Amino acid sequence: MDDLRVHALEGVMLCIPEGYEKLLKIHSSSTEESQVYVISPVHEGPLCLSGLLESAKKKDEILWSSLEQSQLAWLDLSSKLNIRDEIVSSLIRKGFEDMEDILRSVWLLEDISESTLKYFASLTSYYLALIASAYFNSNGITASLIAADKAVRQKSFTRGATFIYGDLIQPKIKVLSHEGESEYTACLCAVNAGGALTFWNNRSLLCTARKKDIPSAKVIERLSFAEATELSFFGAPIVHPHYFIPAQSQGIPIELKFWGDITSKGTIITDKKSVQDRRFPIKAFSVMRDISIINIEGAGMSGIPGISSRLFTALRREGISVILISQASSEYSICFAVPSSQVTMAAACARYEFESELNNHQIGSISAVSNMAILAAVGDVMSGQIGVSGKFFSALAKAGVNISAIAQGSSERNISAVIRECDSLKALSQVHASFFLSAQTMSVGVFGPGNIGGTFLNQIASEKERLQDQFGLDIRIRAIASSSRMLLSEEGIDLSKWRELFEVASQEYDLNKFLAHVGSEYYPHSVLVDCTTSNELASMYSRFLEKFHVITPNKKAATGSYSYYKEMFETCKRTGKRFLYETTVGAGLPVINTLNDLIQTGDEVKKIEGMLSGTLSWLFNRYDGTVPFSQLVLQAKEMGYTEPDPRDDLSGMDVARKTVILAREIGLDVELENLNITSLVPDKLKDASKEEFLSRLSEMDDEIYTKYKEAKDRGEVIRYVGRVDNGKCSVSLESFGANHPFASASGTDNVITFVTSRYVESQPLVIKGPGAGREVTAGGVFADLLRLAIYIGAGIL
Ligand SMILES: NC(=O)C1=CN([C@@H]2O[C@H](COP(=O)(O)OP(=O)(O)OC[C@H]3O[C@@H](n4cnc5c(N)ncnc54)[C@H](O)[C@@H]3O)[C@@H](O)[C@H]2O)C=CC1
Ligand SMILES: N[C@@H](CC=O)C(=O)O
Repeated sequence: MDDLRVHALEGVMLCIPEGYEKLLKIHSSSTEESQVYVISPVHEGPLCLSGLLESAKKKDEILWSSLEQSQLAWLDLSSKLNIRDEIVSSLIRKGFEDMEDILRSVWLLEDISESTLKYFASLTSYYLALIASAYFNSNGITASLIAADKAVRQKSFTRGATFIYGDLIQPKIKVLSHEGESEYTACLCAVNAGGALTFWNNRSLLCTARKKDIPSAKVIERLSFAEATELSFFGAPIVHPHYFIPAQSQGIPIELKFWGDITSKGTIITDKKSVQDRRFPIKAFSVMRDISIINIEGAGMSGIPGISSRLFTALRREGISVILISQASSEYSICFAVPSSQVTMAAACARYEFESELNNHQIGSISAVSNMAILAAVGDVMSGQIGVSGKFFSALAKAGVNISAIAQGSSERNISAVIRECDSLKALSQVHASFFLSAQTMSVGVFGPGNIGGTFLNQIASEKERLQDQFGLDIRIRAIASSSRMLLSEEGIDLSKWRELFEVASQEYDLNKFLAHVGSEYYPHSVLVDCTTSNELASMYSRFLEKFHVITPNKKAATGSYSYYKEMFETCKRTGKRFLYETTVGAGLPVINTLNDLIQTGDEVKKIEGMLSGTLSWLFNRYDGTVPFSQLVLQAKEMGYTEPDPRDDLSGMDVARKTVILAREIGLDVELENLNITSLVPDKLKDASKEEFLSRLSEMDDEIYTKYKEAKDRGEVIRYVGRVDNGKCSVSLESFGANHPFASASGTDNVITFVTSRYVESQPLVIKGPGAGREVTAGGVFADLLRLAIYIGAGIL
């Protein structure tokens, strides 16, 4: 075995001088003493000879000049390789003389016989072998030529190189293409003489998915014959199984290699069932496009023997190739897939076959749907492993891909789903990532690169690579928009310089363009991160959630009308998209998730009470009358604690919004307008522009000082508190004595207490920590993004 390797080559590989140089390299790097090269004929290009026959048959005068050009092309190939052996050129000339005689008779008879066609084809294989052996000899490698019919009977081959040419041996059942012409002969040679096999193809290496679709797809190292059979059917670069049966039956391993990259390690096909790591049960995914499905439905089919047999016999009679069949166990419907080129014929054939059943309504309808694709998962290790199909289908659901039909062989080696062709790319990339064969990719668009949005982008920039390496999560920020400009990038914005890029390469903001870009079909998961305070964007979330996941620290949507709030969640339920808004209350603190955990585990929330404003907390912690309150407000704004318009904080509106969000979280139907809010903003500044308000801030100083002084004189501190108690919401400015937990809050602390059936009044659940600020809030938004990644299947442990 170790002394012989038989290579199957496509003739086209040797039609240019570089092909011979490659072959020499392959030969020199092989370890076996004898290398046998089976060369298939040339079927296209200037060296192809069958066109001459066509011209002769048509009595086209161009034949004679083409014949001359063809001869020159062959001689030219040989001379470009510096082959000085006169015998080569004289054999080529001799072949052309013989051909001329045959062409003259074709001219007269206006007919081309099968054997003439074969002869012309095999002559190309002979010429290539002749040139190759001369080239090898001139490079000091002993090389010889053997015709295929003789070679398959040889028990051994001489050392060095042997080139097999001519009328190559074909399996009894032939596939309608030129594929596999040299492979079958190569198998026979290897079986007879006991050698290893290498099949060279001109298409690609065999990867976990087609590289063009999934650039990060990896080369498959090993494959069983059964897996190879499944994959070849789905268009992978493997010949039809008929062509490797001799090797399979003798257990001879086949190495699959790519001619375009001869040094890359290829794939080994062996007779051993794959025993790969059970964490990776799928070997490869494949997509077959341009498919149509035909559905036959009718109550009258149920329990009637012979329906399927009649259908498939009729289809076979018409030469229609059925790619997939799926039948409900009720026998109420049969669905099958065919190439779209055959759908009209297939539907007509089925209607003809069941004409009487259609007329007497035993069959209700025979309908066809085109523009479909088949997505197949292949792997021996799937067999008997619980949850593989579940994962496959739930991955498709999470990517929003509808499945029209399903087929799984009882060997459990292949699961196939019929899906819309326009979904095929995102479906493939989702399942490929879900089975950890590539990174789980998210297409992300960010609105509002301000305090929070900008910090979020910086945080992603610093963790992106680690997340990709550690968890296979590929976060692509593909769009950033401010209110007037937007920056789009196909592959993902280089976040190390997003600010500069936004400066120099952004374009005018166009929401529809932004959405179309982020929601591009290729990406299975598109996410919008809204870091603005925009009402307009918030009012569109329900629409966004049809197609995008939405993550936001913006409180406007969750505090809009209760009916809109419900509508968003209804949309999520229907579309499988997620709306994540943890940072709308308590910034980066785990408030909403904690509350949800309580509710989902059956606890009853009786009261929520909290200092919910980081800004007000900080202001009242800092204020002691020495520095004017207005100055502290400007500092809070500078530090990124306040809302874009600090009146939202000072008016109590921000606390009111958070209170409403918490109340709705526990199921209360409350509206923001119904809350009584105590505002710190003087009436005269309520309606001023933001700029004017900021310039007149000092006008609120006296009133604040009075409030502060009154509280201080009582030995108390001022706090702004939101409450949900007994089904009612309220917000108020209050003062608390030194022993109250609210009094001990420092900095931007939020303090939120939950009284529940489990956490009683005397010992409530308390969450405390910074409730405002760029880093903590952006971190919370980032955490929501990772929660979403886990939901869609990223392997974050
Ligand atoms: N600052 C904090 O500590 C916290 C803030 N939040 C929320 O985060 C959000 C952002 O706050 P900041 O970053 O402080 O505000 P910011 O004013 O610094 O940034 C907002 C950004 O949004 C942009 N923008 C406004 N309208 C837009 C639109 N229609 N389309 C695209 N971009 C638009 C602005 O140009 C600006 O770049 C607010 O909703 C706020 O309530 C939530 C929790 C804590
Ligand atoms: N401005 C807000 C920010 C968080 O929501 C606050 O101060 O709490």
